[in-house]
Amino acid sequence: MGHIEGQIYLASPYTAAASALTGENLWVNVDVLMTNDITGPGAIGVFKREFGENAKVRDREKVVVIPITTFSQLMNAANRNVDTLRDFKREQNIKYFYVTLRTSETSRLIQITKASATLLAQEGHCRPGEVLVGTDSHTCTAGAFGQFASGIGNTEVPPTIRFVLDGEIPSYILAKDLILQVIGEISVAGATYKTMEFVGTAVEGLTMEERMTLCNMVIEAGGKNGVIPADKTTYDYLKEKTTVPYEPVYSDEQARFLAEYHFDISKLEPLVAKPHSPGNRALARECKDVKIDRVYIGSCTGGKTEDFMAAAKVFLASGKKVKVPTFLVPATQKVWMDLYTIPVPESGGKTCSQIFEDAGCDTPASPSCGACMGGPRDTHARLNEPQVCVSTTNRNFPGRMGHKEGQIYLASPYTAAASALTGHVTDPREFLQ
Ligand SMILES: CC(C)[C@H](C(=O)O)[C@@H](O)C(=O)O
Repeated sequence: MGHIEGQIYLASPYTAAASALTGENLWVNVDVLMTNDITGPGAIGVFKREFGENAKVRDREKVVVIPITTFSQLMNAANRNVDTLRDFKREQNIKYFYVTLRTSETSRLIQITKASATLLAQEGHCRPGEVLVGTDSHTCTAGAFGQFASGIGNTEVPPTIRFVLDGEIPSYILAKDLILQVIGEISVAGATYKTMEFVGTAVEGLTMEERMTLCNMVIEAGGKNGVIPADKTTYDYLKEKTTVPYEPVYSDEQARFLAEYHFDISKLEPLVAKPHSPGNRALARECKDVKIDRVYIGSCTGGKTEDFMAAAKVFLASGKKVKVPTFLVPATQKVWMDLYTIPVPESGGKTCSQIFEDAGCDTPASPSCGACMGGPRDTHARLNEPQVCVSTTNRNFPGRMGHKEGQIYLASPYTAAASALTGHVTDPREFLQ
């Protein structure tokens, strides 16, 4: 990362050059480069090896460094990765380094981390028409802004598959259901190395956070990136986030698509992805006999403010208590604060945290990527036993959240909350009308 002239970066016909043909190699200016504490130290090593110990990043304002893992008492190596990032930040005078410190119960200083894909949007680094590369496969989340955003490493213009999602979105359906529907349709390899473009009236009606959920999981279909054309919803969101000028780009009349899929979203039912693949789609109601041990609401996919608001809505509507431990891991510090400050609509002024407490959920944890990726054994809410978990995260491969015999059902925050209330995989229509 850093020295962009050393490599050929991806561009899409969407963002880089209207005349580009799929399969062509292009040189493009990268607008934002992001790295984290899992893959960053390796990338920094390559940077130094290839460009020399004293090499400088080309533009200190374009590099964004985001530690994402929770502090571990058990694995010092994991904590040291953040030190490597901090050294690099100091040495290169990097402008954007998102870590805050707090004192733990044992009086040690620990780092407050966050899910990088969510933080990028929150801090205004996702802008239409720009190119973002990151050392995190879920960098693709930023496609929600009409940005070409991809995990780094490939060199050609990918062909585009277009997904037309039309129809009124039912009140019990969330963007997570939409992307599970798409991946279930095309499989986890269905968009390998392709751009996935989402259009249609259902997409136009989504909030920015919901658009982020849709683009976030294109990587689970093998996609190189996902993209949603920027519109008024995008511009309104960006008004408060950035003063950097941007120029949106759109597929034009000449754009050619490898394939086009159409879905009538008004008929969609709440979905899950059963173990052990995000493509293992099933109707939530078909899994009602699956007994579960816990629920996890968190990650860049399902740990945003609106995800928690959605879960709170289900708890509020039911007036019941959860039957299984229900863990809450906000994606960022701002999300964590929102849980304690923003009133949930039609709740008489209650915040999410109050509703979660009334429902008997676990207290919201410090923000991070948390147990979405398993992590060291002391990671909050990690599956340390072969348990069954309904989760708002993105991957349910064996061992993904810790124990290799754990079973993960990927679901929307509505379905996750409904399942917490019954102790079984549950269609949220049981509580929402
Ligand atoms: C944190 C990052 C290195 C990782 C990835 O790139 O796959 C993440 O996005 C994931 O979900 O596993």
